[in-house]
Amino acid sequence: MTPAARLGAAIDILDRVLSGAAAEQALTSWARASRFAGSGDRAAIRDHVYDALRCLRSFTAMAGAHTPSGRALILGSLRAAGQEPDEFFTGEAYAPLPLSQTERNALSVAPEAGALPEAVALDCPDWLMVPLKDALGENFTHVLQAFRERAPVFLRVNSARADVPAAIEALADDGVEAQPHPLTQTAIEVIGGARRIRNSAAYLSGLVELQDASPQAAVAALPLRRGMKVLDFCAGGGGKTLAMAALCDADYTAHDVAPQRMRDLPERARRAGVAVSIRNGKALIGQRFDLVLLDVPCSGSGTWRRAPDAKWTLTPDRLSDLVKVQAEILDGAVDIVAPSGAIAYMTCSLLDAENREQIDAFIARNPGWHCCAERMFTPIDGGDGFYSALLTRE
Ligand SMILES: C[S@@+](CC[C@H](N)C(=O)[O-])C[C@H]1O[C@@H](n2cnc3c(N)ncnc32)[C@H](O)[C@@H]1O
Repeated sequence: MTPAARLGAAIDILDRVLSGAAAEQALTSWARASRFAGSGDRAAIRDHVYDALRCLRSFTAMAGAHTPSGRALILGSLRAAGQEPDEFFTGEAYAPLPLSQTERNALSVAPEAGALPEAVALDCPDWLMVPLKDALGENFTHVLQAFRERAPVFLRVNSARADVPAAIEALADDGVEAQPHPLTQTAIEVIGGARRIRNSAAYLSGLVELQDASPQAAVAALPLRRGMKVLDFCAGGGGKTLAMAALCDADYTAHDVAPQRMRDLPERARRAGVAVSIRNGKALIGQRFDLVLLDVPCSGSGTWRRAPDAKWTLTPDRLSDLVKVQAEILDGAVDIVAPSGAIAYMTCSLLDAENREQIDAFIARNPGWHCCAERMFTPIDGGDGFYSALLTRE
């Protein structure tokens, strides 16, 4: 496909996303219906789509449009990159159709990047400006700028099976270039050949797992002790369970309200060479754990580089529903943690409502509990936005 035809495909896919399709789903269904596209085409189109979704407000404004559309986003992206739209919008060989007079008029009066209002320039929904400024303080602009860029790819070295130099060497054998990352000892950043990871022997044999650096650092800070009973209550695919199990030989149980989310966990644990028991809710009755990890459902506002559509679909109502569920999960954990045990609460959000305020409200509802450690990671640290708090009884 030509560069212009790739832009044409990105426009179609963006229009589907703007009509309500999830970005991943829209990309997959386009690829299935477009067998002529090679892997390089699919990767380039994917980059166009995600770049446009990260910068939805600014690109729309730079096209002079009032509402986003696939064409406006790609026109705005070309303008932001200093490229001439007429070179690509030719209508030839699957390229986007030439610009209409209306589009030309809109472009001619569209503001320069430097003249955009703050929320537009930072690609932030208006209603989230104040909550994010409150949470991020002086880092607000820097973090919001970071959310407009692609995320680095991180791997977690499975320390139960390999050390960092051995994992980096094994990846290099399959053309994946990686380097240690300072955020935590298990994290390596992929700096070349990221598309080869899933077929590499290091990945297939469980030496490395795909996991962002921030949750790795949060897991590394947990008070894990050999032989203790650990429950990952919102285990999902089991990323945190496996990260803990690689660090410490303890007794791990995984649970999720939607057990089908854990379906790959036994195979992933086998590949990683660690043991994990999977239990449903009834099996937890009467049990007590030394550490209960709550990696709760959240807005995902720390992961907007990877899942930018979430930035635009989050609403105040959805956020308040999430806050309620998080509070219920926290309160429920009190009954399954041992008297001298701890609750580790984690979100991939940067919003105080899901983080600090949630913990303060828990402590106010549950006298005797206190927060003994808390950390918020932002993309300035290298990984995604992530929050972690450790709660113990006095
Ligand atoms: C952030 S995801 C977990 C990701 C996972 N820990 C990982 O590292 O791959 C949140 C999980 O919480 C689960 N969940 C939602 N409500 C729950 C509840 N009331 N009790 C337990 N799990 C719940 C969801 O099904 C989802 O899998």
